[in-house]
Amino acid sequence: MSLASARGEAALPAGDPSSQPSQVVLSARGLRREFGGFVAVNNVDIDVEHARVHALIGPNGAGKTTVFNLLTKFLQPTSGSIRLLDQDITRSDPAKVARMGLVRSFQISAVFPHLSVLDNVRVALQRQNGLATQFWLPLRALDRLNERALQLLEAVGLQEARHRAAADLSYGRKRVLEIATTLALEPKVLLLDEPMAGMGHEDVHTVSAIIREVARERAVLMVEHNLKVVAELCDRVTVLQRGEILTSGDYRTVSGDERVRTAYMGTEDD
Ligand SMILES: Nc1ncnc2c1ncn2[C@@H]1O[C@H](COP(=O)(O)OP(=O)(O)OP(=O)(O)O)[C@@H](O)[C@H]1O
Repeated sequence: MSLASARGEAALPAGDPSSQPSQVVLSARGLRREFGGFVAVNNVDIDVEHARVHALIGPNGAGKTTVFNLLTKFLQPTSGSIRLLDQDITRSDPAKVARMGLVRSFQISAVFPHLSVLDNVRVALQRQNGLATQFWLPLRALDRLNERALQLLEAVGLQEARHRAAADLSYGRKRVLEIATTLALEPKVLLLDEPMAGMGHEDVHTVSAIIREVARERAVLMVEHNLKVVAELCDRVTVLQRGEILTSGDYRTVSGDERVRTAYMGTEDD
């Protein structure tokens, strides 16, 4: 698909976020990461805003995963700084930033296949509530977890499948379940690594709608190769090339940039 045609007949994102004041919740300045002598990410500035969906795109090897790893503190930057919710997290560890509300959903589905859909969400909620190590719980505490688990399943359209083993779900619905378990952690900033990878059209549509919905109450930053999804879903797009930011802006602006078209030549069918 070409960058220019990706938006197609797409409607504006729900709730037209351009009408809301912007609030930066995660930002990086001058981010750089070297591996040996190789500079994988250089001079990256990024601002991720509350209630917006922000896409990080770029050709293979552009540095998207490295930026994700830096923001989530799985990698330490060689230089530069990162702020989350007005706190400097440049030297924090992943567990600390996760507790602060920066939650990452991995590219590979991370659900427990033999547990039911409902139990997968309950386990995530138990962790979030610090109940995981208690071998017994008052019934009322369990009821509260059940209630919240059902709310989350309803939010992602999986309530009917709640008693099925996660292993029996389609690939797309497993990814949806994974998003539900991620939401159980009450993220303020949600980082999604190629949430649509390997999905059919119908699942892409479902997951797009879920992401749009969850972004009403939090910031979402996603790596995404599907440009049609980026065009329809994302309020802001940052384009990386060879570790550096080529440009950043709304889809229309970015897709009209000749340098972006050149960067994508030969990879537009990704
Ligand atoms: N641990 C590492 N050691 C050495 N080089 C690395 C390491 N991690 C990433 N790189 C290099 O850094 C560059 C950026 O890689 P990265 O995985 O961040 O790109 P990407 O944009 O996510 O690519 P893709 O779209 O293919 O996943 C690549 O040249 C890669 O080979």
